[in-house]
Order: sequence, then C-alpha cells, then structure tokens
Amino acid sequence: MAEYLRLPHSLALIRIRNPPVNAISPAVLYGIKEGLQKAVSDHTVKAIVISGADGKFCAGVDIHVFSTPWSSDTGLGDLVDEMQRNKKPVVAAIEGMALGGGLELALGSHYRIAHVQTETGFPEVTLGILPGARGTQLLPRLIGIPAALDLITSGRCILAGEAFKLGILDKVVNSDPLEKGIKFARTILDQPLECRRIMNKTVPNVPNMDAIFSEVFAKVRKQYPGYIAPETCIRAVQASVKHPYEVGIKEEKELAVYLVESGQARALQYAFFAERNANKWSTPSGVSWKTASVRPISLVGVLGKHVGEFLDSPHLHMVRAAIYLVPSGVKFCGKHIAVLAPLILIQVHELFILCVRTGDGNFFFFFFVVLGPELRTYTLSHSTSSQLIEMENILVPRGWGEVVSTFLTISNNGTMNIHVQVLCRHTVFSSLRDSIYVIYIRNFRVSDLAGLDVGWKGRKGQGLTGPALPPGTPARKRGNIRYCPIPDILCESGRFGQKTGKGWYQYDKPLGRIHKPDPWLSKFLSQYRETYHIEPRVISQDEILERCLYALINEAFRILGEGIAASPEHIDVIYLHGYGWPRYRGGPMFYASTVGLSTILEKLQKYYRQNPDIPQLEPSNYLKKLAAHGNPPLKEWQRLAGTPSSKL
Ligand SMILES: CCCCCCC[C@H](O)CC(=O)SCCNC(=O)CCNC(=O)[C@H](O)C(C)(C)COP(=O)([O-])OP(=O)([O-])OC[C@H]1O[C@@H](n2cnc3c(N)ncnc32)[C@H](O)[C@@H]1OP(=O)([O-])[O-]
Repeated sequence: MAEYLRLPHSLALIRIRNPPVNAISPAVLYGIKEGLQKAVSDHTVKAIVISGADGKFCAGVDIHVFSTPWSSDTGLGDLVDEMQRNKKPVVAAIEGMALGGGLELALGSHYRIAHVQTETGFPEVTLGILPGARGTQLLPRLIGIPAALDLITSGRCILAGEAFKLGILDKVVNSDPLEKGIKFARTILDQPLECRRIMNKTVPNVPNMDAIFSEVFAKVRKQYPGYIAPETCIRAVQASVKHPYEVGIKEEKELAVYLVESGQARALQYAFFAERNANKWSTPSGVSWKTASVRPISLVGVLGKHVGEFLDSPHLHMVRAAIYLVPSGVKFCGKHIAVLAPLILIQVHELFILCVRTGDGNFFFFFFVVLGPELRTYTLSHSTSSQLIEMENILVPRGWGEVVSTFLTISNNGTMNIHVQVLCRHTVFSSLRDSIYVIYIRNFRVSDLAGLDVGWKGRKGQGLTGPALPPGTPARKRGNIRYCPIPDILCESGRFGQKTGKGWYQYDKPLGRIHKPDPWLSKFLSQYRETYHIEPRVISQDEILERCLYALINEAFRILGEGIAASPEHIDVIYLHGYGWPRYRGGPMFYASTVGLSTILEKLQKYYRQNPDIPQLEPSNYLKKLAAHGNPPLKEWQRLAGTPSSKL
C-alpha cells in the first residue's frame, strides 16, 4: 500500500503506508510503482516526493517475504533504477527510519532530506542477506568503499547527522521533513538530474583498494566466524569496483539469491521474530509485559571478586546509570518473572552479581559479564528490568533460574561422558570446536570461572559425593545412573578453576585470565580410564556432536512438554543470548527442526540403548509425540503435541 496524492505547485506525493514500520510487501512495491507511473504520465507533475506514513519512512523489505518465492525476484532493484532514471526529480522525505530496502528507495531518489532523529543503515547482514536491491552498488558510489564496507558488513544503523557527514543525506532538518521536502522540491523542478543519478557515478578511487578488501575480509572472518553473509556482502561491494553498474547489479543479485536461499538466512530471520515474540510475554493469570507494574528501587549492592577495583572503573557508572533509570522505566511483575542468565564466554574479563532491593522488599539479582571494554548485563531471576538494560526477557516459573545450571549440567555431562572414552581429549574439543559446539567448550570455561567448588559443595549437600556418600557406593554409579566423579576429583586435588589457577584448564596465575589446555588433565584422564577399565575408542565426530547436542535438545523438549517454557522460540532466545549459541543456527529448537525430529528421535533411541544409564539420552515424550507427525514446522509443534498445563 502506497498512497498517491496530487499536491499543489506541480508536485505529486507517494506515501508508503504499511504499519507498523512501512515494510515493503508486494502490495507496497506495486503501490509505489503505480504512483510513479501516474506521476510520470501526468504532464502537470514536475517533481515527486516520496515519504512514509506515521513518521516512519520504511524499515526495508518485509522480512516475512524471504520465506516466499517472491524473495528471489522482488523487483525492488528495478524500481530503484526506474526512480534514478526518472526524468522528473524524486525527493525522499525521510523520518523515523530508512533501513535496508527503505534506504535503497532513498538512494534511488535524486535528493534525500531527513529528520535529525532518523536512523539509516543496511541491517541486511544481520538477517543473513545483503542489500540486494542495488544497495551494494549504489552506496560505494556515493560514499566510497571504506565507509560503504563498514556499514554493509556491520549492519550498523546510524543517525541522520552521521549519514549527512558521510554523504548519504543531502539535508538534515529539525522540523517535519515532509514539509521541508515539498518546499525543497519546488526549488528544483527544472534542475538537471544527470549528476543526481548515483548509478552514473564511478566508485571513488582510493590507493590500496586491494589491501582494503583483504583487511575487511580478515576482519569479518575474525569477528563473525562461521557466518557467510558478511563475506558475501564484501564480494558484492567488490563487484561495484570491478564492473560497470549493469554487470555489478547482476553479480549483486546472484550473491543475494545465494544468501536468501541459505539456511543461515532462515535461521537469522527466525531469530529476529523469535526475540520479538519472546519479549511479549504473558502469564495464564493475565499478567503481561504491557500490564506489569513499576517498582521503585530502594537498595543496590554489588558482589564480585574484583568489586574493589571495579568500583573505580567506568563500568560502574554504566551500572549506576542503568539502576537509576529503573524506577522510571522498568516493569517488575508479580511472582512469575525470571530472566535467564546468559553467559557469553568470549574474552570474559569479570563476572559479578548485582543485587537490587525494591521498595516492597523483593530482591532481584543481576548477573553481569564484562567483556573487555563492554559491559553486558544479564539478570538471573525475578525481574524484567531487561527492557531497560537491553536484555531479552524470557518468562519462566519462579525458582526456575536454575535452568541455566540444568542446561549447563546436561551439556557438561554429555561432554564428560564422552571425554573419558576417547583416546585423546583433543578429539572432543576439535570436534566441538566447529560453530555450534563451541558452547560446550565454553561450559568448561564457565565452570572454571564460576569456581568448580560451587558445584562440588552442591553435590556434597545432595549426598552424591563427600562424607555423606554411603560406603561401598561405586565410583561411577549413583543408583542406576552413570555418575562422573571427575569434577569431584579435580576439587579434591585443589583445582577449583580460575581462582586457584587450575581447573579444567590451567591459567597464568591464580585469578589469572589466560587459559590453556593442561597436560595434567590428559594424564589424569588416561590414569582414570585405566583405573575404571574404560576402553578408549575412536568416537566419530558425528557421535560426539549428536550425543552432546541431542541430549540438550531432548531436555528442551522435556521443558516444553512440562509447560515450563512458553514456546520453542523462548528456549531458542535463551540459548542465543544465554549460551552464545551461534545465531546463524537459530537456537536448539530451530536447529532440531532443520535436522528433522524423527532423525533426532532415532539417534537418541540408539544412544540410549547403548547407554541406558544416561537418562538424558532417553527421548522425552513430547519429542516422541511430535516425531509421530513427521517433521512438522516449529510453529505447529504446540498445536500438534497439545498444550501442557502451563507452569508459568
Ligand atoms: C534476489 C534477492 C533480492 C533481495 C532484495 C533485498 C532487498 C533489501 O535490501 C532487503 C531488506 O530490506 S531486508 C530488511 C532490512 N530491514 C531490517 O532489517 C530492519 C528490521 N527492523 C528493525 O531493525 C526494527 O524492527 C526497527 C528499528 C524497524 C523498529 O524497532 P522497534 O521500534 O524496536 O520495534 P520492533 O519491535 O523491532 O518492530 C515492530 C514491529 O515491526 C516488525 N518489523 C520490523 N521490521 C520489519 C521488517 N523489515 N519486516 C517485517 N516486519 C518488521 C517487527 O516484527 C514488529 O512486529 P510485531 O508484530 O509488532 O512484533
């Protein structure tokens, strides 16, 4: 939907209208094209203004269409060219946002006027695709290769001021951009347009062009390992340098089709919508993210190993800023809400816990991870303050904050059980190192960071180890269940993790942060195998991955089946933000849907037959119910398997 309005002073207005964000659907595209044709054929129209309704220019192509056949030939690129070639000037009056395809429409216009608060950018890379409607060919011609590469490969959105400085916008205004755009259009009715057509420009030449591309390739490989879109974006931009426009746009299209059809694009677009769905939580009792009430903060405390040092650092100011904002912005609600603690263990520098008491005497615990110069804030339980501090909210029942440790335990058990059987510990890690499985390696580092003695104390309390263990209990069995005593043995040897300078890894010093594999552990494992007559064997990479991963997926199905998680999307968002699950794999539930539920079920049945003392491998009833339907789409799971009584 795009409206066409004839304005006084020989002008026509095309206004995009597709709430909530004026995304480009087939109907919108058709409407713009039709408006353009009307304006062209009306000889009384001398200039055209294009804008968006309700203060939003356009957030790009409707992401839903990438799962439809329309995506391979949207026609948006042709429209952008048609606008550029138009004999009547087109002025884009931009407000709110011009993102992705929205920015491409703006680049197709001959002039761009935007409100100072407008955000522009090409976020396509974050959706696993590229600006495939001429964006990769026009932006470098307009602002040069280095700046275009930066925006296109990062997906970074920038405010109008920066876009103006880069040369993307012609004018930035403080008042209504539509009014200004109309006024401006009246002044350029007879101006020549040739120099305003970006397609006619050549890409500004810079010395060392090859070196610039090599550097950016190296940078994105390091920054986004495993992701295919950033490198493909660079290739598309390279085409703007290597080829004339007509050839460049063909290469852009080929690369765009390759990405649109990739599994990574599907996963990343799924993650985009999953996050938005998960944030709109509600409970069966009727409490929801919209109706939750605000609670004032009465007390703030910080707990952590280096809190003394930390208090002087700039991070604390960020913490304070967040906390001080809480009373006016945050919504806490009732007894139900918990946000799960994400742990992202790449270059973790510090962990600490912040405790907040609200005016009504409730406590909320925030779990902070400091990543180099960045501060990330995560909540362990009982709050929705994430809205304030840009976290994801996941609704889980009270007391379910331990989901973090449940998932961690399952991941660790899976890896440890395999660990002891393989000849070389390196095999496990090199198998797990690939993409998704890196989370398993992180689990060991998380345990070292948190302190192995924490879990040890818990196990002693449960009578699984220590003095309360009944005499004669076999070392590797607790009842009928296989037990791995290795973490207990590490603690008995004083290996508590990072704090003692050794745990699963060895560190440069006690409390040190530089870790490396410890030969002690390999030696220990071979002695352990000898002691317990464990025959080392070659375990295939597939088996390692399947046993680790499918046990975890199985647990996620159990949680769904017990009504603990509201939907598969909620579980995936927990994994994306809580465990560093690679976004381009969508999360464990999405991943399961791509592998096929019956495949997962069959593999679990096989591994459970071989290891009947590992309960995590026993397929959950919910998975069995779903697999009986073949491989239904994830959106259908809860309808097909029945909605369990909610624990939320
Ligand atoms: C041969 C191949 C050719 C390829 C051609 C490629 C062409 C082009 O380059 C590709 C694109 O444009 S790709 C696109 C590039 N553009 C992007 O990547 C922009 C993605 N969007 C954003 O970054 C943010 O949503 C905004 C900053 C727009 C608003 O943020 P905010 O104020 O915090 O609000 P919010 O909560 O986030 O969203 C509100 C509602 O809007 C919904 N929705 C939003 N965008 C949508 C879209 N494009 N679509 C559909 N829906 C979209 C969102 O789901 C939500 O719906 P709900 O039902 O209420 O839950």
